[in-house]
Amino acid sequence: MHYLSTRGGIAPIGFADAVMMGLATDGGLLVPAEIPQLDAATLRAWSGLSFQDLALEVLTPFVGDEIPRADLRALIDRSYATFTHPEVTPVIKTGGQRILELFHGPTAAFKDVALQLLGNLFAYLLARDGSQLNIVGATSGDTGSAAIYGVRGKERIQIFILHPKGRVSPIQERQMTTVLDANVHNIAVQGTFDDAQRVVKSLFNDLPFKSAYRLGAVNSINWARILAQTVYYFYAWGRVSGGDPAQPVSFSVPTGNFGDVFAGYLARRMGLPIERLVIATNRNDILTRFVKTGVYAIEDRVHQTLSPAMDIQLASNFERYLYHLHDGDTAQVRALLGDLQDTGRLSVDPARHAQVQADFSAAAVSDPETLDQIRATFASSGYILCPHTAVGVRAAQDLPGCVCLATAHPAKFGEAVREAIGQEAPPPPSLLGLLEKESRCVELDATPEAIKGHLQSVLEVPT
Ligand SMILES: N[C@@H](CCOP(=O)(O)O)C(=O)O
Repeated sequence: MHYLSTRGGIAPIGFADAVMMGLATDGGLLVPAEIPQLDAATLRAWSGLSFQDLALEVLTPFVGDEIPRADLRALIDRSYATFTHPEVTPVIKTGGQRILELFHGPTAAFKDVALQLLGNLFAYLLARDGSQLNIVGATSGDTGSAAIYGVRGKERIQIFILHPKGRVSPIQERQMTTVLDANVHNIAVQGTFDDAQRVVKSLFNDLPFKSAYRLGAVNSINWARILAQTVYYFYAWGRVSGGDPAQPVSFSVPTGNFGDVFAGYLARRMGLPIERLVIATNRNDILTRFVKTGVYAIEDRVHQTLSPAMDIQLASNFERYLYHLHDGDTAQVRALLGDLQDTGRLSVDPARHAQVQADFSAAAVSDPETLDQIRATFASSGYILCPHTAVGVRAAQDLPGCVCLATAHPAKFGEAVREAIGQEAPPPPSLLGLLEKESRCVELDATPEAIKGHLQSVLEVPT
């Protein structure tokens, strides 16, 4: 399998190089040259597999022969041994809803599914090549700690995570800053997640700096993140449909950076029978507006909501979708991104807008509706939703049988849950005692200069 850039400016590369490159060197996102196609017999056979067996099958065509099958299997086994549920990502039925629980990993959020694997993959590839990696990532709350837990203490890796100061939940903040391993560096920046993500991308786009400091990506700009997240769509479909390819399933996906829902789109493009794929946003509704109007228009600011991990305007994986929507026409992708850069908006033609509406449904859910959904689900079933999951459940209220992705454990968002139901969710052991632990974090401006200066002061001067 080869990988190309959405902007058409790189020669094809293999899987290992794609994982290490993160953002393509022309500023685009890496995409596979072709999407593997599955037939009904394969879907049927995969539907009964364990999560780990399924991950091996889903990943194999994308990895190609770059990692021996036995090694890939060992990486997968090591990555999911850290999950506390034997099924890794179980689907449960509660109050008439189906919930795909993605929060049984070390940091109690769906990001663990991909970042446990990516951490091990980085370590494997670096050991094989005898090289080093300095990860720089941005987080609106969940990616940061999952990435840190994916690589903490690992040789050959340093990790720098930028989070917007005061805009993540107290537990999310402590999950990151209480990890005191020497290779972990937390940075609180003044500004929003979009500001932090902009700085990270600007560091990656400074190619001499990226190469001299061997920068790597853990955000969903890294193709391996998308790929690993695709697995649970297959898993959930198998559990819900009983493996009958004539039984499509709908999914509702709380999303900010468009990575998780893009993974679902990829699964459908591979042949997974997905009926509706619902983009569930909070008040930061640029993606919902795009699905409804065909216009992707940036608002004047990012709103702070009860679902902070989705407080994002510029969804980085949107570019991957634009690429597929325009059948891989990289000139068109570049032209649209130019419009966005120059005017703060881009629009697709009516035929493509019709395709968008065939690919996705979308709904924006307000904070009062989020609280109301947490309350209603608790009242009817005793099940506690995290605010992000509540956004997804609310967005799917007219889709009976829809699988709603539970993106995080409700105990990560104590205040919102208490406001809704008057009590907090019992925390899993991994979240206990965080507020009392020693923590470490530096505060910096959200500028490329400030972050570069910090990296240079921590890392050895490259020779
Ligand atoms: N919601 C994310 C934002 C970063 O998204 P990613 O999927 O690109 O890592 C978070 O919780 O940090």
